[in-house]
Amino acid sequence: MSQLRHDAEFDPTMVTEITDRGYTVQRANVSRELMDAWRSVVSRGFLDSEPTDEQLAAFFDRNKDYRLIGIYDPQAAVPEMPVATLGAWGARLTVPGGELESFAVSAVTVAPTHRRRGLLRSLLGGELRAAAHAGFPIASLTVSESSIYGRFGFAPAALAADAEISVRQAGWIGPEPDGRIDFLTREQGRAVADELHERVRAGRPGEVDHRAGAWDYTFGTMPAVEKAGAIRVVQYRSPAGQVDGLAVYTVTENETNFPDSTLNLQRFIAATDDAYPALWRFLLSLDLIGTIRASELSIDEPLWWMIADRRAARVSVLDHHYLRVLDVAAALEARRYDRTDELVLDVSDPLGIAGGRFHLTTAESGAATVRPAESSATPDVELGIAELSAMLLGGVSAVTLARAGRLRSPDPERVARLFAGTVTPQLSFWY
Ligand SMILES: CC(=O)SCCNC(=O)CCNC(=O)[C@H](O)C(C)(C)COP(=O)(O)OP(=O)(O)OC[C@H]1O[C@@H](n2cnc3c(N)ncnc32)[C@H](O)[C@@H]1OP(=O)(O)O
Repeated sequence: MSQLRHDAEFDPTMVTEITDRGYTVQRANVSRELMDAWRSVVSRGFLDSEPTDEQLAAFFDRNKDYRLIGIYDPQAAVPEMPVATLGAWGARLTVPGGELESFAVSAVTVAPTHRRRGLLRSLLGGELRAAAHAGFPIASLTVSESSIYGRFGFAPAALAADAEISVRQAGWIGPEPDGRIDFLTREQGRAVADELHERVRAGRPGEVDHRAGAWDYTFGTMPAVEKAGAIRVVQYRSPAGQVDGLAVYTVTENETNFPDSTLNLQRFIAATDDAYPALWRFLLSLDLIGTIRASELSIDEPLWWMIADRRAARVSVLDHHYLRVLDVAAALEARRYDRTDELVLDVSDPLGIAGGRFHLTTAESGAATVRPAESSATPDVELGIAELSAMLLGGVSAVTLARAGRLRSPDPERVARLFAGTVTPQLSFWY
């Protein structure tokens, strides 16, 4: 994985906009003191309590190489605490039949004392231009609020399902594979998780690779994780002895009615069609568990076809993985298509980064080539960069976007057929 190095240049327009207001902007990962202050401000921005010394040390160890930016107000009572933060790194994003290097963004906060003065607009606008300049074809993030990022050209490309499953009502009618389930220590789980996740990620549009240090939060394998001892890990091993799946969960006891306790599924990674039902069947058979709560599932889970009573699962759908194309040709050429066609796309971009008129040609092999379209060419589809980003993984149909008034085309069915995918996009975690 290549990363946008933390010493990459800032966007000059961003620096001017920020300094004209009397603030400064700089990387926080230049000293332990600045990193600690940056991390504390991010905690406050996300309504968490002050990090402990142990948590600050763990953060420092794991994030020195990422791009952590702070905007500083010299007039503030504690000037070393940033008034705005943003963190970014290079992530590998799966698209249908391929992958792209994404400028992954997280930890975006503006202090309540400085909100709605345009700091986010300057910082994110500048970082997206810097990322495009550095060669990233796309940016991605998961959101605290749906209403923030559309204006920057982001749109949800992979949705997520939250489910509450009534265990005794569900009834298992799915496969019952051979192979075995065993408990692991958290350290053992941590050791196999990344390889399993990468096997899954390769075939699932919308997934990104996991930042190495982030697994320690999942498994509680560093001292700073609260209630790490509550985390349980099981693996599925095939009859041939290969580890093909992992489930990570905690349990909330029902103290007045033990058999009605709740299992909170933290991560579910099944790399084969045997591991998947084997692990779900195990979870649905646990004594004393009345309810399973799970989130970041696919909106198209095979599980719904493996339980006798569909209404045992109450499912709600959320926008989850937001994408923002920064280079139209590179993004469209990275994925594969199931049909041959030629389209002229007219793409508008509110930030002026990636718009233009493009000629997309797809070949029998599934590969695409994109070149600038003649200015006289009539567009087959006119859309914004957000709508193109939403369609890239095949998660939303051009017909739906046309009916919503979000794109214009004389033949949206044709556009929809070209962009359709066979695997429902999913991102199985937050970042
Ligand atoms: C990837 C992630 O990290 S997601 C996490 C986002 N962060 C949070 O939720 C933490 C709490 N919130 C905050 O820190 C801040 O309110 C932020 C970062 C969301 C916004 O920062 P601000 O500096 O206030 O935004 P800024 O003034 O630049 O506003 C830019 C535009 O976004 C709009 N906007 C800002 N915040 C919101 C919001 N929460 N909901 C809807 N619109 C918003 C503004 O109205 C403005 O619109 P306009 O340009 O059309 O007039």
